[in-house]
This record gives sequence, structure tokens and C-alpha cells, in this order.
Amino acid sequence: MCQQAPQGAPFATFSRGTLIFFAVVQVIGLKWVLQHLQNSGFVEVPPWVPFIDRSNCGLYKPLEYIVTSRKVITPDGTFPAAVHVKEGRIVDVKAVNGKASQSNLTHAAMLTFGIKHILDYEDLVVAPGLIDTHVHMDQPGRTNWEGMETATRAAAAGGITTVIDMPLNNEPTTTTSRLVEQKIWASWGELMVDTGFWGGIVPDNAGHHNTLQSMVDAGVLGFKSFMIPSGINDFPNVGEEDIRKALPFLKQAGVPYYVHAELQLDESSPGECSGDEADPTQHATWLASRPPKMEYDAIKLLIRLLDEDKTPAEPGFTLHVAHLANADALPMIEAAKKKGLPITVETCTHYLTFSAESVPEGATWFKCAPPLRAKANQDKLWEAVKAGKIDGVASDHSPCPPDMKEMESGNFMKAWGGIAGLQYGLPGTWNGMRKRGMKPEDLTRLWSTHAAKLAGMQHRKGALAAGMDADIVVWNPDGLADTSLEHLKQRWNVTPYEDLELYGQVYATFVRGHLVYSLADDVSKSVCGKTVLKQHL
Ligand SMILES: NC(=O)N[C@H]1NC(=O)NC1=O
Ligand SMILES: [Zn+2]
Ligand SMILES: [Zn+2]
Repeated sequence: MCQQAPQGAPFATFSRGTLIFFAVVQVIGLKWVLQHLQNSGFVEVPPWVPFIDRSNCGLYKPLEYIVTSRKVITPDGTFPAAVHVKEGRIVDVKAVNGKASQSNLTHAAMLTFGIKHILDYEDLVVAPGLIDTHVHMDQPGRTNWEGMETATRAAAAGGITTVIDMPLNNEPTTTTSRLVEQKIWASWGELMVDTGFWGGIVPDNAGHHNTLQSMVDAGVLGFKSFMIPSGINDFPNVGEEDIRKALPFLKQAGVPYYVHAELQLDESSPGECSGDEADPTQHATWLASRPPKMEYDAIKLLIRLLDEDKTPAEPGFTLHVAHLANADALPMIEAAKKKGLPITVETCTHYLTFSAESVPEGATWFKCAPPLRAKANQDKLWEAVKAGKIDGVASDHSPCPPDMKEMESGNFMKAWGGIAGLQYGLPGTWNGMRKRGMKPEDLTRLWSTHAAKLAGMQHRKGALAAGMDADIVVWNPDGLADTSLEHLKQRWNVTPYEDLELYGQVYATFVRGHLVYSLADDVSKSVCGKTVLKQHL
């Protein structure tokens, strides 16, 4: 027999204690939501709402202060200067007397601005925060691989003030406006640094310009495609025809096209061409399965398609070659640039830090695609970086759980392809620069100036100048980065940078004026990052 539901008195089943408990939970929840709104700058919570902390989010509370040092990197050069920060923006950057002693530098800043909160970083470099345009945060859907919270904490500790998230390996992948919205929702309350999103172009949407436009309207900063299987089933690679269909849209919309440029050489799938007998615990086996020609052929095809498409390109469009490993493709890219084609190229920290020869047997945490190549190739990449022939550097941070890295078997052919190194972009790049006589300004050019332009945020981010977001990194070119696992913020303790001796020590990271990381106090407990959507720029 069924029992009739009791009529009337709907609250009779709850005790007074339960009701009070729910009320308290709701108030705490509401406060949490309002505090996040206040911190992220989305909404100014009215002054009459109680219990909301209206000081700066993060480790330093004043809303107006000065950051000063003898080495402030500005668009007009590097000199002793004071950066005036107010409510998340840079009000002004002014030169102060560099020959002065430390107390005089503080004093000079105080006199110049008449502000009492001064953070004097003496001889440390004060530079625009780094922008990592190539990060796989894997959320929603694969938070077990990484996650927005852990990834953006790693970014904060690494001096990175903005990350741009790839449209894969989250599940589902970001290929419609609804899925862009899903990404944005997933980021709520998770971001320690500012975050933008790339959308995905796959065969299904490449020719549907309305879909692509709706994704831009939802906030993506540009698009990403693979020319070879991505390892993620719902993110299939595009072919020549798909690229042809997408290019006119991308050019007219004035947004970048980020391409994983490797092309399969024949009908066999990647990984099968090295022969079954080859030892899968050797990196050489993986390397042999992804020869440099795969990159060369893909880039050659991209340049041809770019040349053939006659749609005029709006400012902001560039065909951006992701993670170049093969230095021999650079002359071709240079020739295309000379011809006036809108093409740019990035390499990654790991190609500049590690070479194929240095990968130990079974060390699958060094596996990435394209693979780490020979030392001689790395030297050429460095020459190109030094000569300004590589536009930018990014991490291509692409972690996964340790079991997928085949840590036990050491099988390179089965392991997930992707290196986790978001936290080490600054030291990984600077260490090699320092050896080669390059300057901190070169790091800023590659990691901030170019990156901001690529993502279309050059009017908001990427430079220390009046009116810009106060995204600042303070770092020591002669200090060693902490590469211990204890200091690692990403989800899993798997990275080839572990315990590596690398110069480039991050002292402090400010995101829109919020001190989100300091060497002394580590990453802030409060969540201060916000989304950077196309419509905000
Ligand atoms: N799906 C994915 O993250 N792939 C990345 N990993 C890697 O090593 N190269 C890539 O393109
Ligand atoms: Zn890629
Ligand atoms: Zn990638």
C-alpha cells in the first residue's frame, strides 16, 4: 500500500535546528558569492552590504600604492621608476632618481606621488606579468588531469598574470558558444590569475561562420585547431578544406588562428612508423615516430593556404604556429612574413630547456608533441629567439594523471603526450637567455608584449604604462627558482623541471593590483583572478 503524502504544514518535518542550519549556510554562501564578485571586480558590492572585505584581494591590502625598483621595464626602456597602482590599474609610471640609496628611492617615490604605501623592490626587476597563451587546464570534465584552481596557482607562483586556456582537453571540448559559456561557468571561484579562452575549430564547425561568430560573442579570444589527431576524441583534426573554410571568417573577425602544425606523412597513424621492434622505453623511439618533416609539411601547407586566401585580414588576425620544435621550418616562416603574410610563431619553454639527448630511459614525463629534438636543433631555436625570429614563448602546459604518463612501464609510445611546466616559464626561458647574454627585456618581449598582442589584449595587458591593468611580476635574474616538488602548485607532482637548477626567481606577482603570490607568503588563499573575454577588450 502506498501512503498518502501528508497535507499542509510543509515545514513541520524540519526541526528548528535544521532551519537555522540552512539559514546560516545560505548567509555564508551569499557572503562567499558577494566576496568573489567584489574580488573579481565583476561587480562593486554596495557599501551598505555588511561583512564584505573591500580592500585589495590577496596578500597586500592597500588599494593604492607604489611599486618601485631600479629596474622597471617600461615600453620606454628600463630605468629606476615608481609604478603608481590604484584600484587594479596603473595610474602612472614615473622615473625616480636611480643613483639614490634605497631609502632615497622610497623617499623619492613618496615625494613624487605623495602616497604612503610603498613597496620598494630595490634592484629586482619589475616587469609586466607574463601571459601564457598556451595552457591546457582541462576543466570542466578532466579536472582530475589538472584544473583551473591548481593551474592558476602554479601560474601565480611562476609570475604569470594571465593564462589563455586551450579548447581541449576539457570534456566536452570548447567548440560551440554553449560550451564556451560552460567554460566560463566552470571558472567561477577557481581563478588565481586572469584567464582567457581559445575556442576550437574542428571539421564540424569550420565552415559554420555563425557558430564561430557566436563563440566570439560568448568571449573567446581566437581559435585553435590541430592538423593531426589531438589525442582527444571529440577534438578531431582539421584538413586542408576545413582550414580553407575557416580562414575568411578568422580574417574578417580579426582573431588569431592557433594551429598545432604537424601533418601525418602517410596513411599510417603517428607512432607506427618507427617499427614494432623499436624499444618503447627510449625517447628516441618516440622522436623517430614524429620526424621534423611532419612540422615542416604542415607549416608549408598553412603558408600556402594563407597565401591563396585573398580575404583582407582585419588587425588582430594572425596564423599562429603553436609550439615550434623544428628550427628548420623557420626560414620558411620568415619568408612568408617578408611577403607580408600574417603569420607568427611560438616555441615552448621545454624545447628551449631540454633536448632529446638529455631524456633518460623511461622518463615519459619528457614526452610531448612535437617531440623534444636534438641539441643542435635547440641551438638553432635559441639563435632564432635571440634574433627575434620567434615571436613568443609559451608553456603548452598539458598534464595528466601519473598513470596516464605510464610512469611504471616507462613506455613512451603509450604515455600521454604533454609536458607539465606552467610554473617554470619564467626560469625555464630566462636560464637559457642569461647564458646567452640576453636581457630581462627580451623575456618581457616574448612572454608579455607579444603574448598580449596575440590575444588582442595589448591595450589592457602586457606593459607597465598608464591605464593598463596592474599585472606585475617582480623577479630576480640572479636568484635560483624553487623547483622542488614542495613548491609545485599544479595538480600532479610530475614535471621534467623537478629540482632543475634554473635562474629566474619570482618574488612577487600582482594581478590587477592584487598580490597573489609572494616568495615570503606563497600563493594567496583568496581567489583574485577574473575571466578576460573578447567583449571586455
Ligand atoms: N592534447 C594536448 O594537450 N596535446 C598537447 N600535448 C603536447 O605535447 N602537444 C600538444 O599539442
Ligand atoms: Zn599542440
Ligand atoms: Zn597544446
